[in-house]
Parts: sequence; C-alpha cells; structure tokens
Amino acid sequence: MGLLIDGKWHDQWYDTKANKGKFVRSEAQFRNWIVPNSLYDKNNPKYFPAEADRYHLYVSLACPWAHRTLIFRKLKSLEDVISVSCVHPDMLSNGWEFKKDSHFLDSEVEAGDPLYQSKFAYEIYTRADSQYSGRVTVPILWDKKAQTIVSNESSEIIRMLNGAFNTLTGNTLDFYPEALQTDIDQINEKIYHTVNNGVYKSGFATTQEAYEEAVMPLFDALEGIETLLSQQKYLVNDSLTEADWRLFTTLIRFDAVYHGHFKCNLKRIIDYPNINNYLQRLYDINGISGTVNLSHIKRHYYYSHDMINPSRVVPLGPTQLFKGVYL
Ligand SMILES: N[C@@H](CCC(=O)N[C@@H](CS)C(=O)NCC(=O)O)C(=O)O
Repeated sequence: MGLLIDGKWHDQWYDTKANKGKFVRSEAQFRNWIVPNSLYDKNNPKYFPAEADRYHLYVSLACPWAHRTLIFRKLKSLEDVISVSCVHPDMLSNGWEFKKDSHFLDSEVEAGDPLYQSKFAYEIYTRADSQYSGRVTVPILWDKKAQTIVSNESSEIIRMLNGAFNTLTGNTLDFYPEALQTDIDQINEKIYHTVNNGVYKSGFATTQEAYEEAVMPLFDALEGIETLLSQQKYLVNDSLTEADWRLFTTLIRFDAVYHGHFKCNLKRIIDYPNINNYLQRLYDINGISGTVNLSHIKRHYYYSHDMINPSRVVPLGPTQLFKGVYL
C-alpha cells in the first residue's frame, strides 16, 4: 500500500493521525468524460469521443468501486466495446499488481495488463502523467489511443457507460433517467457517506471514537434501507437505477468481509429480510452473478490489510453469500 509522489512510488499506509484516527478518502484526480458523438467537441480537452475498442478498464475484482464499472459494462452490453483486465487481489508494498496467479483466475476477466505488460498499476498512472502525485486506485478507465487515463472515479465512469455508447451498442437502458436524477443524487449522497464509504471509515478507524462515529450511522442507514425496501422494490420507488448498483457492490461484500474484517458487526446483511430479497433480485439479473468474485474479495481484504489482520489468515466463512445463496 502506498502512493506516488512526483511520479515516484512510496510505500506508506493511510495517515489517520492527522485526522484524529479517521480515514479520509482522497479525491480522484483524472476527471475527464467520454461523451456521445452528438456532444463531442474536440476543442474541449476534458471530452473524449465514444468509440469502440478505444478504451480499457483496469479493475480489481475485490474492489466495490471497480465492481460498479464491471456491472455497467455488463448491463450496457459493452463487453465487445470496452476491454477489461484485473489486478491480483493482494495489494502489498507496491500497491496493486498485475500478477497472473492460477489460484485467482476469473472466468470472465483476464488477469494482468494486456496493453503494456506492466507489473504494477502505478505504471499506468505514470504513463499518463510522469509526475503524478496521489493514490493509485482502481478502477482506471484508460484511453488506448491517446494513451492516458480518462477517469479514475467510478461514480463518473458508470455515468459514461450508462449514456455515451448507446448508438454503438443499441442498448438504451437508462439507469440515471432525467426524471429521477434528483432522487438518485440524494440517495447516492446519503448511502455513499454512511454505507459505501461508511464501511471503510469503520474498518480503517484507528481510534474508538472514529470507529463508533462511522459504524453507528452505517447501521442507522441499513435500518432505513430495510424499512424503505419493505415498501418499494428499489431505492428510488420501483425503478432500478444507478443508486441500486452502487449499493449492491457494498452489500454483496458485507457479510464476507465488512462484518468481520471492518468490524461492522452490529448485524449481518442476512439478518435483514427485505435487503436479502432485494439482493437476490439484483444478483439474478442477467450476467450480474458473474461479476461477483468472492475469492478475490476475501483474499484482498484479509490478506492486504495486515495492520488490521496481522496473521493474514483468511476466514473460511460465511457459508452463504446472502440468504439462500450458498458458497
Ligand atoms: N473514488 C474512487 C475510489 C477508488 C478506490 O479507493 N479504490 C480502492 C480499491 S477498493 C483503491 O484502489 N485503493 C488503493 C489506495 O487507496 O491506495 C472511485 O470510486 O473510483
């Protein structure tokens, strides 16, 4: 675990001392946009055109943020338009690595860096900006033509995948429809702070206060979601939207890693009947179960974060991913 400073790799853990034991997530730095051809303006340096076989996604199958982008690639029929490859689940002193390892092969996503045969993900960042300073995170949306990073912010990548490539794929499903955008933004904001990032704030906290400050709102939010889902099918009424997929990637990891490893153990997801039915509904959508790789998920968290789990022993359970789905 580490970061780049002026293009040089430094091995260091998150500095929670500066924030009274709290984990504070840094902002992603590459924030360009792939836009539909009708909106493309070559004079705007932030805009990239929607083209087939031009972009590559570097993901970790363990990472909930990267998982969002894999889901959108699937939902929006982009498998033949945007290529993908994944890092090894162990994120150690060199950060994410492109190691091929027969124990962690995935049936859908190839391992490694097929474009440049890099050893480490930080090489992708320095290829885009040789003086880059900051964290080396996944997902990375890479432009093979301009040889640069379009975006390393999952919430924005999924918006691009949702809307920019429709004329190429003919897939016009819309998970961020205009009429629901205010509601989606509102629920996203709450769930991001309390749940998506809430599990990390709990797990990476280095004081009791910082931990409790994160874990209590997390479970309040889960109770609220459980109640909401007793009245409606999805987070925004009965429409399946981006908000559901953003929540899904945290929920699907919860009982396997966040409950134990991140000390989010007031309850398990399996204890919430409505959330379980909801998870089942999402998991059963065509192609989604194939984006969930529990062996990468468990190995990554328990093995990489040795300051939380010094023995690096990976627990065998749980036996169910959620109610009714056995591992
Ligand atoms: N804002 C980013 C966050 C991505 C992120 O933090 N990814 C984690 C993996 S789950 C990572 O790569 N962490 C490496 C690090 O922080 O050094 C997004 O949503 O795309």
